Amino acid sequence: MAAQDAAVDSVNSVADSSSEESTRTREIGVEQDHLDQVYRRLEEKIHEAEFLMNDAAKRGQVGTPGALAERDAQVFRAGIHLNRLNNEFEDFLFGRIDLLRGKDGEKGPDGAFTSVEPADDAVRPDLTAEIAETLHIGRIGVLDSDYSPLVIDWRAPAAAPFYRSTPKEPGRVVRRRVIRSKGRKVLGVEDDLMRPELTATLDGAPLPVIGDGALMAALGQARSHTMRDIVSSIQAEQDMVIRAPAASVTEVSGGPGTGKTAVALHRAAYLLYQNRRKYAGGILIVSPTPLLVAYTEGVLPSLGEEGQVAIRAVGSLVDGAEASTYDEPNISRIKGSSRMLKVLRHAARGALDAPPAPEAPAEDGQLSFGDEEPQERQDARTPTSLRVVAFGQRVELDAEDLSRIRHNVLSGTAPVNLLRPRARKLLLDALWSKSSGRGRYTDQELIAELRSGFDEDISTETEFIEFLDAWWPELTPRRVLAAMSDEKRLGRWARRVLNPREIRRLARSLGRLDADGNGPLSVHDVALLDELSTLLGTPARPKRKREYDPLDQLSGLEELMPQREETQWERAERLAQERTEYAHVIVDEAQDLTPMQWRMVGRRGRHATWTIVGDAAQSSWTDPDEAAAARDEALGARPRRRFTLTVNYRNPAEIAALAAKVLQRAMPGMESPAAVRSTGVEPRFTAVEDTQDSGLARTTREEAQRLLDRVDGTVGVVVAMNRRAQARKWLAPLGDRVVALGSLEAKGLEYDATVVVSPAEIAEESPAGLRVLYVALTRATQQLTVVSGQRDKPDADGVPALLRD
Ligand SMILES: Nc1ncnc2c1ncn2[C@@H]1O[C@H](COP(=O)(O)OP(=O)(O)OP(=O)(O)O)[C@@H](O)[C@H]1O
Repeated sequence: MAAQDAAVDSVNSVADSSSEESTRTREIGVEQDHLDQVYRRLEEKIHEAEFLMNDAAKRGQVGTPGALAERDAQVFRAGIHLNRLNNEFEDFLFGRIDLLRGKDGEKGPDGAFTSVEPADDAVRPDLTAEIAETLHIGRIGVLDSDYSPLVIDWRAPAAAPFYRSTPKEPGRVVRRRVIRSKGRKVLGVEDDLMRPELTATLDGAPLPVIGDGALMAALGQARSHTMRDIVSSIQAEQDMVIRAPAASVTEVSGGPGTGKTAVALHRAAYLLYQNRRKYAGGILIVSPTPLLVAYTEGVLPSLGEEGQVAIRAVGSLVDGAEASTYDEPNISRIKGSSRMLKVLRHAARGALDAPPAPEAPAEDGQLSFGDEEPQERQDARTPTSLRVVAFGQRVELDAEDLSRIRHNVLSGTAPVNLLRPRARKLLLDALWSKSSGRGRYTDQELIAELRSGFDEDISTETEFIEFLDAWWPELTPRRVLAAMSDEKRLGRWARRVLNPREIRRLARSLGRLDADGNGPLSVHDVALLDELSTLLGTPARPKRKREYDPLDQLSGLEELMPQREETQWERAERLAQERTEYAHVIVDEAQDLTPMQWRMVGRRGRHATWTIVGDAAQSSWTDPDEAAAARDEALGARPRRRFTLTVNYRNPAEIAALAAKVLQRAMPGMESPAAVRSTGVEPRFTAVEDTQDSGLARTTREEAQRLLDRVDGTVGVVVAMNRRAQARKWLAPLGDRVVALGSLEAKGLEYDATVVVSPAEIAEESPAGLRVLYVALTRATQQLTVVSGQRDKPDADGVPALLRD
C-alpha cells in the first residue's frame, strides 16, 4: 500500500494557475538554454571524435608497432564517442532535479554531490531553503569542458534521486522536472514537487512548478505497435528493481501493468552501464512470444543499448528451429511436462534401432544386414549382423552379439552420438576376438602390432564404415522427435510415463513432421529439440578455419566495431548464433515457462546471474508446482532476492475492477495491483443475439470500429485461440490500427482499447483458461468492450456470467 501511496503522491503536483502560461514559457526557455549549451558541447565532442578517427586512420599507415597500438586506443575511444553520440543525439535530455545542499560536500565521479540526505541546516526554521545543486538527467552523461556535469547518465548513482525521491521520502530533491524535447527543441516541462511544504528559491528567485506531473502525461499517451521506454518516469519501487545488484537471482512479481516488462528492459540497460565488461558475455531476455519481442525490441536501442542484449522468444532459442504453430492445450500439457524428460531419454537411445532415415537400404553385397525378413518398414534398415573378412577368413557378429555390444555401450549416461567411437571400439574388439589373429602369437608386442593393423584394416573398409553408419547413425534431435510420431515406438519409450491416450495424442501431434523432422514446430517442440540435442550430444567436428579479419589485429575493439558496422539485427543474430550461454538471463512472463522450457532456458544461464519477472495470476501453464520445481532446478541453490511491484500503470481503475472479478474466480484471495488512474469510462458489454458466427463477426467488427473512433492509437481484439484465423478475416477491413489476437498471443501486449470476444470460450479453452481470460481483460490502457455469445450466458445488460459479481 505504501508504494501505491508513493506513486500516487508523486504524481500530484502544484501549479501556479494564475501565471501558468507565462511561467511555462519562461521555464521552457530556461531548459532550452541548457539544451543549447549541451548541444554545443556535443558538437565539440563529435568534432573531437571525428578528428581522432581521421588521425587514427593516418597513424595506421605509419605502421610502427607503437603507432598501431596508439591507433587502436584512439580508434576505440573515438568510435565509442561517435557511436553513442550518433545514436543518442535525439531526445536524450529528459529530466532535471533541484536539490538542497547535502550533508557532506563530497562529489562523485560524475561531478555531482553524493550525499542523499540534506544538510541539517539546508532548510531554515521558517521552511525556506535555497536550491544548492541542479542536475540534468539524460540517456548519456555529458561533461562540460571544465568537467562539471551538463547531463548525468540516467543509470549513474547521481541520477537515482530523480527516480527514488517521493514526497514521503524526498531526500535532497525539492523539485523533479521531466523535460520533453525533440531534437534540439524543448517542447514542454512537467514538474513534481517533492517538498511542497518548502518555499524554495533558486538563485534568489522563487522556484516555479509547472504541470500536472509527468507520469500522468506519459500514461495518457496513445499506444502504438511498439513499447516506449519509461526512462523519464520510472517510479521509486521500479527503480529499486532496476538498480538492484545483479547478484544471483532477482525475482520480481507484480500484477498486470505494473511495469514488469519495462523494468526488465531498463534493468538490462542498467546492468550493462554498471559493468560492461562483466556483461560482455551477453544478456539474454527470454520473452513468451515473437509478438512481444517485436513489441519491446525498440526499447533498448532507445536507451542506448543494443549489441550486448539478445531478446528472443522462448520458441526461438534453438538455432534453426523457429516455432511457428501452436499446440492444443492438452498436447502442450504433455509436451511441457517434466515427464517428457524420461520419454526423451528413452527415445534418444531407442532411436538408434530402426533409424527413421528415409534413405533406401544399401545395395545387396555392400552390407550384410542379415538374412531375416524385415519385420516392419523401419526395422528393415537396422543391420542385424556384420560380416568382415580378416586373415583370409569370414568373421561374423550376429544379432545377439550386436545386441550385447549395444547394450554394453549404452550402459552409461553419455550422449548417444558421443558413444559412437566406443561402439566402434567394442565392435572391433568382438571381431578381433572371433578372428584367427588372436591366438596366433604369444608375444604381447607382436599381438599388439597385429591388433592395431587389424583395427586399421577393418575400420577403413567400406563395409565396416557403412555398417557403423547404419547401426550407430548420428542422430539429430529433429529425427528423434520425428521418430516419436510412430505410436508403437513412442509407446515403448513412454511406457509407464504417459498413458495410452497421451501417447496417441503426442504421436499424432508430431505426425506433422517428416522423417527428418522438418515441418512446423510448436514452442513446446523447440524445448524438446533442445533437450534432445543435450541427450544426443554433438560429435566434435574439424574446426572451420575462420576467415581472415583485419580487425582481429586490433585489441579492445570487439565491443565497439561491430556496433558501427552491423545493424542491430545482424549483431543480435550473430551473438545469438555464437552464444549458447549468457552472463545474465532475464526471463519475462516467467510464470508461463513449462518445466521443459525451464530446462532449456536454464542451460543458457548455467553460470549467469538472473532476473525473473512474472505474475502467477497470469500463468497459462496448468501445473504451477511442477513448473516451480523445474525453475528451482534451473536456478540451483543461488540465493534469491524478491521484489513486488504493486501499482498498475496500464489499466484505468474501471477496467482493473472488472478484471479483479476474474482473478477472484481464478485465484481466490490473490490481490490485484492498484490502478494508478481512472478515466471515468466503464467497460462496455454487448451480447450477440443470434447463435451464428456471422452475428459474432458483425458485432465484433462494429465494436472494434466504435473503439477506433474513440481512441487515437491501437485496438486489440482478443479471441479464443481457435478463432484467431477467423477473427483476422472479420477485422481485415478495419486497417492496421486493429489487431486480432488469440488469447495466448495477447500476453504482455497492450492497446489503447480492447474488445474481448466471448470470455467463456477463452476460459474453457484450457484448464488455465480463467487466468488466460484475466490476461485478456488487462490489455487496455483506456477502454474495454466485452462481446458475449450464448455460451457466455449474458444477463439483461449483456454482462457475461463470468464477469458478474
Ligand atoms: N513508470 C512508468 N512510467 C510510465 N509508464 C509506465 C511506467 N511503468 C509502467 N508503465 C507503462 O505501463 C504499461 C505496462 O507496463 P508493462 O507492460 O511493463 O507491465 P507488465 O507488468 O509487464 O504487464 P503484464 O504483466 O500485463 O505483461 C506500459 O505501457 C508501460 O510503459
